[in-house]
Amino acid sequence: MQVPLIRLQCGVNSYEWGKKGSESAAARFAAATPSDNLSIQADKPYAELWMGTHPSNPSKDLTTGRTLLDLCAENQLLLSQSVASKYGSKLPFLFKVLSINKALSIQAHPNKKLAEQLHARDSKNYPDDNHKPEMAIAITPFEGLCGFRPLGEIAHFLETVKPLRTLVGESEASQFVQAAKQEGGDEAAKKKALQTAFGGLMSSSPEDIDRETASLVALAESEGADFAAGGVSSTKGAVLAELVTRLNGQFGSDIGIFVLFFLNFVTLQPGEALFLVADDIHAYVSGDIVECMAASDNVVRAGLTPKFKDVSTLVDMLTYNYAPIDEQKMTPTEYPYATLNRNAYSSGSSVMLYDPPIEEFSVVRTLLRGEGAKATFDPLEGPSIVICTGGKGTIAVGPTKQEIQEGYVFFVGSTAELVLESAVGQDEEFTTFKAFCEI
Ligand SMILES: NNC(=O)[C@@H](O)[C@H](O)[C@H](O)COP(=O)(O)O
Ligand SMILES: [Zn+2]
Repeated sequence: MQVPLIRLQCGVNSYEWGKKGSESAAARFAAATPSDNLSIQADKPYAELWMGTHPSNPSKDLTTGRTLLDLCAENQLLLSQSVASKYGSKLPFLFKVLSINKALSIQAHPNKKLAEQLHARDSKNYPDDNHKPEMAIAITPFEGLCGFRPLGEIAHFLETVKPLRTLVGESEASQFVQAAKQEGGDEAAKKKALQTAFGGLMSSSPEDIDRETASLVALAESEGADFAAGGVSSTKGAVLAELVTRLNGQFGSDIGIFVLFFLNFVTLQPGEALFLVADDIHAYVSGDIVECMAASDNVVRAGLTPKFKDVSTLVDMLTYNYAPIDEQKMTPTEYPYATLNRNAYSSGSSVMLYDPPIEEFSVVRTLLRGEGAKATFDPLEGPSIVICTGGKGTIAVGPTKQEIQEGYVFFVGSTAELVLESAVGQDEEFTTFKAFCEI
């Protein structure tokens, strides 16, 4: 049986935080494939390119116009028997490109049990009964808020940023600082103190938020590098002052600006990645990323957004784990199931695996430098989606070979032997990302 290589036409979601017009990688990539209902408007935000079978925006076979969801339902072998019997006739993952012009919501994604409860209670705001662990890989330099800071850093801000302490509440703040400074001590008590302080902040009244936002922005603008007593080693005062004024410029008075002092501020260079388990609090701030997640669109939001917010659910659901940002970053490893040809080796090409500790997906980034660089992948017992994010070349499965260039997306059925070959100049790069599930 001929294993299919299907060119996909993928939809793009226009959330308010997306980059506008052709500045958006999501828009450019979507527009690379002929479509009768997509014309990029210069002043419209294009946030997310969706690649997969999620019913909210299912990708289509470019040739027939049929959805990938239908094709997988008709022929489970596209997914492999093992994947289909565990996850049903759909992809276990949702693959995206995000192009971020302004901050996403302060958010977390419910674990499986909570997702089922939220979906049963409110399927409009929680469309899936599935968890949504997610991984982000930077395509351009990226900024994000991700996971709670080490407690000592939060204590520092509660002692040096008066508007923050006012919103948290004096007793919650002093209890937290005392717990944070205790050497060793009871982990559960520390997490409880963190939840109490964070809950105090998130329950602030709109009037208090307005008043304290004005004070915070005035301090940030007047103190600059001395803001927050110069900040902490992971986030200096000048960086915090700039972020406060930037987020205020984007959202006006918003509780999310104060959450900045509770969450790690992380920057990723292209190729760097972070992984978020379910119930991890985060908010992406800027940059273009490839994102892969379990098949779900459940987002619990609490700030920095015009969308539906569910603050009490967010405060209750978080794990209150805290750690330095390096523990959230993911380190890619060389992918052992691909063979590079001589051109690829000599030009420093690479095939890197991003493999989070969950079953639904992994991602491989293939970077082929120069003419004729080639990577041959061992067959996978599972489905893949491949997107080209830069350069051009060819993609082949058995005797079927197609052109591929920036923005092109392909579905590769199970047990395919995939070959990628570069067609760029000597010092140029042909870059692809492949999301796959193999169990
Ligand atoms: N962290 N990234 C994600 O979870 C994306 O996959 C989500 O689709 C976006 O976060 C959605 O963000 P808004 O709800 O529009 O603020
Ligand atoms: Zn998220």
